[in-house]
Amino acid sequence: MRSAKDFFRPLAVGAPAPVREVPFRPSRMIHFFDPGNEKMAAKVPSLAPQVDVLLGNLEDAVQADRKEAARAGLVAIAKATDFGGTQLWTRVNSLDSPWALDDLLTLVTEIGDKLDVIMVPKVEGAEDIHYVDRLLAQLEAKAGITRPILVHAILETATGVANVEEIAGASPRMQGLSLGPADLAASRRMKTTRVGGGHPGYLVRQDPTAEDAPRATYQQDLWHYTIARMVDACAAHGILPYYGPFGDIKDVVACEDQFRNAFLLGCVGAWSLHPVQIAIAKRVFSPAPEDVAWARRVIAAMGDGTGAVMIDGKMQDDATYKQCQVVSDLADALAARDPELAEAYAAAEKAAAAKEDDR
Ligand SMILES: CC(=O)SCCNC(=O)CCNC(=O)[C@H](O)C(C)(C)COP(=O)(O)OP(=O)(O)OC[C@H]1O[C@@H](n2cnc3c(N)ncnc32)[C@H](O)[C@@H]1OP(=O)(O)O
Ligand SMILES: CC(=O)C(=O)O
Ligand SMILES: [Mg+2]
Repeated sequence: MRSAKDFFRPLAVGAPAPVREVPFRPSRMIHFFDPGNEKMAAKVPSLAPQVDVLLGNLEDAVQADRKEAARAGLVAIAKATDFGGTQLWTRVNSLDSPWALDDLLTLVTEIGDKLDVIMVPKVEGAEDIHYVDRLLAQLEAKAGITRPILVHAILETATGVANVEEIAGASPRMQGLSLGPADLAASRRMKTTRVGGGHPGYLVRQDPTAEDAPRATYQQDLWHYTIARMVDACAAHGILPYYGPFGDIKDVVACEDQFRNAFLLGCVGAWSLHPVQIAIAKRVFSPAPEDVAWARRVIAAMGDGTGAVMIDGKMQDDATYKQCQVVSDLADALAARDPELAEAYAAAEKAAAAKEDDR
């Protein structure tokens, strides 16, 4: 383990200085595409302005005999496309696969200046991040990259979950974590074959009643524990948590529910696997205009943020002030990227102010 004094030292001569703080950039949806799939690749220029993050996927969902085509496709797309303010990420193959080393060597050398984040799958512990960290530093130095490429780990093995805190804090490059519910279910020997979402068998049942009436059941969230652990690990290390994929593309309602649960628990975004999921993520991971207006009302009423006041019958104090700042700061960051949202937030604030004047 590196000493705290060395934590921010570059790991190779000539590599850029590590970031001291992970920049918060809107990433409500990480949109996955297969760069070797011509139809999907053709959609990249028109998708770029619609999403916060475009991710060229090289790992699972890309057939073994298409791995090299996907890698070459990503290089070509990155070189040819102006992504504007949209981030470009990639998911490389797992570190024990025959492709991971060439993925990293090729991508950093060829398009390292365009890549914001490299997602590493099946991370089991800090040692996986340390390996990638050193290799990236060497490659950045060789390629003359001037800003460090950040690293995102997928939490998708039981060992990875057990080690989540050390993974989150393994390097200043760590940008965030995503839940990988499919591989994680397999690793844990869970008995769901779905990619994320609930399961009708995972429920609690109302107690029996004296009248022997039918007993209501309530489906529970299979992923609550892991998401909550991930959120805590991320918050403790100043990095960002994400819900991962929702595989039932046609069930847009349950997808929205799963995304919203993650948003409420602290996640900043989720993956979109299909264009239909982009709007869902945008809607869910942008705070609602009325919530933003409320947060700003509380902040204004709280002055320097100390003491206690009543607003609409609800107690506000230093802690609710901080809660409201979370919502308001997120709204500011998203509005700076999304003019429609900026307008909706301004309109809701105006309406709230007019209502208050009427009181
Ligand atoms: C557990 C995990 O690891 S999850 C992460 C890995 N998985 C992925 O990345 C999956 C990414 N998504 C996909 O491969 C596809 O969306 C699938 C296989 C799920 C569905 O694909 P299709 O059956 O082609 O869906 P559908 O017919 O509705 O597609 C409509 C159009 O959208 C395109 N499209 C579908 N998904 C995407 C995407 N992710 N990005 C861009 N375009 C897409 C299709 O090519 C099709 O284009 P066309 O109208 O020109 O023919
Ligand atoms: C996200 C992912 O890779 C998984 O669920 O396995
Ligand atoms: Mg996986």
